Amino acid sequence: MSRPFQVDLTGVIELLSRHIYSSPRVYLRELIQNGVDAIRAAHKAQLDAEAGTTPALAERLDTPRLTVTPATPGKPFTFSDNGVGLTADEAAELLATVGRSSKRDPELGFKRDDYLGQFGIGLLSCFMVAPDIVITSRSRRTLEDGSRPAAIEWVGRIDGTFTVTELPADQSDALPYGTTVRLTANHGEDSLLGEDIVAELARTFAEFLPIPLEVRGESVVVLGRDAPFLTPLREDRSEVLEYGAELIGQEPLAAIPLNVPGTGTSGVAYVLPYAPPPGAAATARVYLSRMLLSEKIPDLLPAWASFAHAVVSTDYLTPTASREQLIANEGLQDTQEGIGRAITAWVKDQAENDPHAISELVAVHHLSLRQMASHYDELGAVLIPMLPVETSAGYLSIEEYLAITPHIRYAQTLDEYRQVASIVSPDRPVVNAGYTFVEELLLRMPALREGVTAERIAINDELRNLGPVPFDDSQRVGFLEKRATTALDNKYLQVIVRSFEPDNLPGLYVADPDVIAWIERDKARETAAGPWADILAQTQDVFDNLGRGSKAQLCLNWSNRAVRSLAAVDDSVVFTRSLRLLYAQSKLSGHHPLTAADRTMLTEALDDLITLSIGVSDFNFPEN
Ligand SMILES: Nc1ncnc2c1ncn2[C@@H]1O[C@H](COP(=O)(O)OP(=O)(O)OP(=O)(O)O)[C@@H](O)[C@H]1O
Repeated sequence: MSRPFQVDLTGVIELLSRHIYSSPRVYLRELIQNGVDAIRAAHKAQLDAEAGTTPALAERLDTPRLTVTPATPGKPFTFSDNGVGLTADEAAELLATVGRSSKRDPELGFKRDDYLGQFGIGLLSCFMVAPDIVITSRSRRTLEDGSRPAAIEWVGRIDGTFTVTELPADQSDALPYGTTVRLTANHGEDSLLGEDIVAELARTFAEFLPIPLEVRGESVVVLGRDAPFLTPLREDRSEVLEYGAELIGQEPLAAIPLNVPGTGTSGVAYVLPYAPPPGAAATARVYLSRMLLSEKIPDLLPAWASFAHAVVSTDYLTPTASREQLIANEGLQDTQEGIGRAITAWVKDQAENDPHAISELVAVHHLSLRQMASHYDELGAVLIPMLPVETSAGYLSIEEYLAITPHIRYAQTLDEYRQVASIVSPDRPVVNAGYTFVEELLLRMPALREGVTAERIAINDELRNLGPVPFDDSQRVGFLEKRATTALDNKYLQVIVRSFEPDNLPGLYVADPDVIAWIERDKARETAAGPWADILAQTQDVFDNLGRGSKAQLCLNWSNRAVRSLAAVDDSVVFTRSLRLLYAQSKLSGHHPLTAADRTMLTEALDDLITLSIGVSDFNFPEN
């Protein structure tokens, strides 16, 4: 014999409060939502009755209304709607069956679009704030035999029991149509039902509800105003911008209208007046049929749109059971794409028609715009040239760079850029493409502009392009190169001498990434033992062709006074110590980290030179 599942209500409440809902505060949202649905059900019942498919209603609903009265000492919290109401049978079946909802299509089991609820668990959230739920209800329906159902009282208790009572005719007739929920908190736990919190929660959830919600505290406040973010196309946009300022704390740069009819989603994307912190997610405040779902939904805006904060109301996107997130389905993806297109079209329009607005946008949000431009081909031609990049000639827009030369040269990593930025000639500046999306955007330029080329520089080529030393000095320079290479005694390093600007830069330490990688691998191979050495030897074979045997270069600047003086030094101790200082300085100015050996060498060299310069003569320096 098959038997029904038993439900342990306390366990279910525990599950709801700890794992589904983020806070017990959601109880009011669930009550508001049930009230709105009950009013929608009354309208639907009216239409059915008018169409003759059901008996006429006992009373039609003309002025929908929701009312909440916060708890006061000795008086319970109450929430009322003047919606469809419940009969005794409906109350017994719907209110006390976990997972039973009248808002799903009975045949297909899908949520029906005209209702907010669907899961049949929302009412249970009231047990997070009160041990009993008392509901009185009077149904607007007329029964098949033409009689009017009696009003009922339903009491549900946290121990998992409930009672339904039909009220006597005189009490029944005295009740208004619709439903009232009464909650009394346990002693000392009533703050969630009191005026302060109830008023705040009601405003949060129901500020823009299409049905007025009356909050009857010490004074009476009626919520349910027009949502400014749903009327952004009006001529006077001050209200839209004012609402944006309220939301983000400062006047937004702009308000972009959003409309994705397929999922009944519309609203506004506010452009932030400040750059978002790096890595910040693009979030949206989302209303479901104008009732707040969440202040921070992460997946509605495309990832590149972190420069905007959207506020939308949606009719057809599906919330999760907690009603605090959206389900990641096709509808959400379509909406995200639709929003992406709306923002892109707006940016393109600004770029083409409003130079002042676009330059303000680029100044604040160029990092996000880079990512955006890399996503949308149609933005490339207008937006990419406006974006600023770091170059060896300072920060320039790509357009400004192209005014210097149509041949874009870029360093692929920050490391490479730092090594060469100080020595490239100003009429052939190098762009730092070490930041995300920069290389991608630069490489798109040749297709967008005739005559433009883009190439990655190689550090060694840049060195080769440095000026040779004057012919007359070539002998002295050749000697200096050999003597300095020997004095530094480092098998991974070769000293060369060139003449370059600026002349106050004594030297450059230069190493291609491949060379650095080779040096690191070779050092590891030498010091490794056992099986690790074998593994390294094998990887060495794999990488054999990458930088093998190449050396880093210390390129001394013949135009620099200290370097020329060095060439004239006879004393080998002074020569070696001074050279080591130049080596360390060159490494530091190229932003290379000093190794432990470099640091020891630097300290010793400084020490010795200071000792020498203050004239300690009876000290024997080691000859190296
Ligand atoms: N104020 C009300 N008026 C009329 N019927 C109601 C009211 N509140 C609840 N009900 C009935 O009780 C059922 C269960 O309500 P409950 O809030 O638990 O779930 P739901 O609203 O259907 O779905 P969800 O869990 O998504 O909120 C509803 O489907 C509805 O039929």
